Amino acid sequence: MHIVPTEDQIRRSPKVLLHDHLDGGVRPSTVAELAEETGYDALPTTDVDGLDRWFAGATTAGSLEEYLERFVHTVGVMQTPGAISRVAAECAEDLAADGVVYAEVRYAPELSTQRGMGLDEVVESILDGFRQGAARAAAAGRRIRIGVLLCAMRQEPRAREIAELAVKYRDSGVVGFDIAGPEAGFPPTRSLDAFEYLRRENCHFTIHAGEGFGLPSIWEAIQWCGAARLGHGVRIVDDITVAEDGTARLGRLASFVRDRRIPLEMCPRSNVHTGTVPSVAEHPIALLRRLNFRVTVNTDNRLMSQTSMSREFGELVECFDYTLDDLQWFTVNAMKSAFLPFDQRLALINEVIKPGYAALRSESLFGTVASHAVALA
Ligand SMILES: O=c1[nH]cnc2c1ncn2[C@@H]1O[C@H](CO)[C@@H](O)[C@H]1O
Ligand SMILES: [Zn+2]
Repeated sequence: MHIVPTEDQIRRSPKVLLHDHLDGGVRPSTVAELAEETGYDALPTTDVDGLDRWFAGATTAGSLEEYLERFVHTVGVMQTPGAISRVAAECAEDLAADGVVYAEVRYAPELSTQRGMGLDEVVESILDGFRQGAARAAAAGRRIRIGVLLCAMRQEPRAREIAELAVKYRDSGVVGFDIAGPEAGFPPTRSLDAFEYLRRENCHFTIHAGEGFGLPSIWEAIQWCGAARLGHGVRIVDDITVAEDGTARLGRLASFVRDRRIPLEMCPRSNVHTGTVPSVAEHPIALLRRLNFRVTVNTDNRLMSQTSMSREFGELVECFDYTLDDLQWFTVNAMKSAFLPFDQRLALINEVIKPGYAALRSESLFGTVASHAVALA
């Protein structure tokens, strides 16, 4: 049924988020308060609105490298267990308030060792914060299931160590592994030993690829490293040619990605801010969705990209006339692609996502009937 969702329906729809950075979604007020509490004195300003504007400067960065410069101060205040737990708890609460029912949030623990915290302590603080945040959200009537993806920074030599950390905590809330940071000059195979180790350990991982660099990065991520999903993967369109009549021809790599149902963790607004695509209206997500790639919609960095799942969905609806059915399709795609046991993914799809969308659809249906009745009266 062709139902164009309202803003309010988008906010209330059950959403699934696979790609969101913990240090990319800190509340500006929390950055200010944690700086004060932890004695971090390098902030550009202590005024909350000023800080928000400073982080939002990332929206005009134009390159991945410049965009990443804005993380220095969120990371700067995430250097104590208490600070990390607070950021994680608020993350869970904010996502739940936006209608996210399942999230995998990522962070690079090596970034929080500036003041001597150990990697284990960083991971335990995140897990502790997520437990607190999810409990507070549930008490407010908003249930969220939230897990952690551990990132290694691709320009650093610690991928194997972080991969071992992911395996160590996999039964305690860590759902997988990723590499993040600048992509050009730091190909996935640079961390090949970490990925080979993870495969031997039957551990899930995704790889940021096809954002700041093109097809060779995607090819290495999948065919050398064995990534189960692609972070962004947006430049897979370089392997697709579209004729004037709209027919598309897929190259071998694009075919492989589509036919193997490799999930694309797409983050439309972030891609505009890093200069990967010119605008959301021109984002390849529309083509990839039409060609039935396994597309998912994500936020990447809610603070730096001034976004939320509702905002991403809202802009896609505006640009591409997506309906509730389309939003459900993206959401089910994401849930199918989660690093969670299969039976639990299925249960979330059948018991939370589909009933949630059915309720929104029936709401629109009765709304339509009611407004007709009013028109007839
Ligand atoms: O879109 C992205 N591409 C690559 N790296 C990113 C992106 N967004 C954030 N980070 C990097 O991941 C680290 C851990 O969360 C962040 O500190 C940032 O440097
Ligand atoms: Zn990312």
